[in-house]
Amino acid sequence: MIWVAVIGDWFNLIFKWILFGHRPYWWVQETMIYPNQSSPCLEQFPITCETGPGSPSGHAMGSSCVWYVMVTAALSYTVRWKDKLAVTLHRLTWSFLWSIFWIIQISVCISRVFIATHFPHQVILGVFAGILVAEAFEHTPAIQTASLRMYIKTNLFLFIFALGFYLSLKLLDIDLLWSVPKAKKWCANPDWINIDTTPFAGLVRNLGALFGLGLGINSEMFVTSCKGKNSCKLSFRILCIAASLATLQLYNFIKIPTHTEYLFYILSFCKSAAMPLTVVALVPYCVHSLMKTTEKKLN
Ligand SMILES: O=P(O)(O)OC[C@H]1O[C@@H](O)[C@H](O)[C@@H](O)[C@@H]1O
Repeated sequence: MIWVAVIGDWFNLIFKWILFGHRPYWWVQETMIYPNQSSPCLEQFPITCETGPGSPSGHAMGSSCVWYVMVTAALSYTVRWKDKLAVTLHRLTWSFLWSIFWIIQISVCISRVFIATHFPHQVILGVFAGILVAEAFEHTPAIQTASLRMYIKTNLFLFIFALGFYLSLKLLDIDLLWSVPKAKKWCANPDWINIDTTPFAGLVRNLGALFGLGLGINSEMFVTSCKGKNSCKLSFRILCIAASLATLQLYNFIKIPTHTEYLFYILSFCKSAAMPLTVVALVPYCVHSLMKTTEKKLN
């Protein structure tokens, strides 16, 4: 799921850079199609002022690719059921899960359009692009066994390609960060401009998440805990889920200073790397050690 989210978001950045899509909240102010200053007044909200280009929608793309992975993964269990009742149950689950999938996607799309941050075609494009990325990964089983080297190579590729693309176009006098001044100019409240939403902030977050995942999955802590004998126990899994959710909430309290841009990027990378590392390696290892100690005491 993290692979799909990261690569999906990276493609979203590249598509945004290629498509040069405007966002409604600034477009209505600049377009010449409304005569005599009769442009409609679009209400803005604290989350309206996204600073990147608008097409395709990153939220729609992220949501559709991640949910697509979850739904297809869940359905791959029920498809193994063979008797007649099980087939009916599979069909019911199929309809239920895909209905949920589409309700979520439509809600995300409507909300992005409602807050004036996207045009309808941008969110629709986002949903289908996300499904495409997720479907491509269904046919890439190699990610399941990727080594740390592979994670680092992928990270370097994603970073060098995006930076190279940005710099090459800059040499041609095309500024891919053209949307940031527009956002700053037309956002109703300067406090709503968030550095988190700039194209490079997203890139750094994604690189951090993939690196943290690679580090976690290839660590001794992961092998000992998630590949050990406890890993199949329901109690181990439930404890891991609960502890991970609690720890992730704590990460939300860490606010990264935004006054120095480079420091922001470095800290943002570290925070994004720490999150999957915690969930994949640290938490399971702690739970595993705790269970081992308790078992010893009971014996
Ligand atoms: O394109 P949307 O739906 O406004 O989404 C923007 C978001 O898109 C994501 O892809 C980026 O990682 C975020 O940094 C950004 O805020």
